[in-house]
Amino acid sequence: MVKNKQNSKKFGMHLRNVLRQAPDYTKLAIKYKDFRNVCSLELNGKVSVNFRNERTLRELTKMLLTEYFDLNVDFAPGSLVPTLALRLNYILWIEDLLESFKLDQIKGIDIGCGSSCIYSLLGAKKNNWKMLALESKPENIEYARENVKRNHLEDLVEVFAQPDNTCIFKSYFEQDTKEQMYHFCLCNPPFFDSNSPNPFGANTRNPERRPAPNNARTGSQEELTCAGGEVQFVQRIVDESLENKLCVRIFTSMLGVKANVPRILEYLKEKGLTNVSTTEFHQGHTTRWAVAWSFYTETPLSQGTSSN
Ligand SMILES: C[S@@+](CC[C@H](N)C(=O)[O-])C[C@H]1O[C@@H](n2cnc3c(N)ncnc32)[C@H](O)[C@@H]1O
Repeated sequence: MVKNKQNSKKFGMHLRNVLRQAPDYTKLAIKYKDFRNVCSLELNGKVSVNFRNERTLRELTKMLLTEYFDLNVDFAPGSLVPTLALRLNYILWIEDLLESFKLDQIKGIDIGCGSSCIYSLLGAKKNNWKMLALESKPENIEYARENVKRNHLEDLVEVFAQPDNTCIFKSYFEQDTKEQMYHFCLCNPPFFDSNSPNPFGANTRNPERRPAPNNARTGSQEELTCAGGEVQFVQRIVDESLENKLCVRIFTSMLGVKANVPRILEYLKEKGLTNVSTTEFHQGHTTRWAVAWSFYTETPLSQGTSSN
């Protein structure tokens, strides 16, 4: 479907996304020196932001996290720089999925939190959620822990060092001293297939490739690739969800390619899962997809779930 005036709501960001209205970059450049240093000034006195430049993206995300959430975040050199609008759309969808449960203290798992630990920090700071952040890359673990500490969120966010990156929850749940009941899990999986001869997919004519972002690509090979790409990663989450059915009330994962949504839905069907839902996240020209499933059948996930 092509975006037009009639259907623009369908393509908009989540209604509660603070970035639904484009920020006033000129005002923000006046307020934040580090951001100002990566912007250029147009002849009309307005500031322009080069989204194709990695350093600009870093300063932009840092500045937006401070301005909107009072979060002071740093990223490991060369690591993935998260775009805030997408992360917020995902968090807001989780809020919608959980709304009907009327929970007091929400507990979530962030699979592959990255060096920024962005989902866990946002969940903790914005919603007071207790977050378990799982990460396998040592440098990311170090940065994620430092980000939690710098923002005084140690009571709400635990960063767990994943000892085996072929596992998802297993290593954590195997320790019987640990918390065993969570309300949701979320994941932005490594997308590219490390078994492919050209993991980052030079063939831009391939209809199944991940839609090219307008922004500069950031992130190390280790963060962005895994054996089998995102489909196999999410299938592993499904497999481990079968072993931990009641430990997490709602399992979710994001997907970078639309064609992978029916693959995951088919896999869930094969495993006998019927309480399943999907959504789309729209942010500017970039769309991402997400799938949710639950072994608790009393509340159908499709109720009250929408990205807009
Ligand atoms: C695409 S990045 C997402 C980072 C962050 N969540 C974000 O959205 O900006 C995927 C992350 O998952 C981590 N990872 C890969 N396999 C993992 C596993 N089995 N358990 C925990 N983390 C893993 C990678 O090191 C990387 O930091």
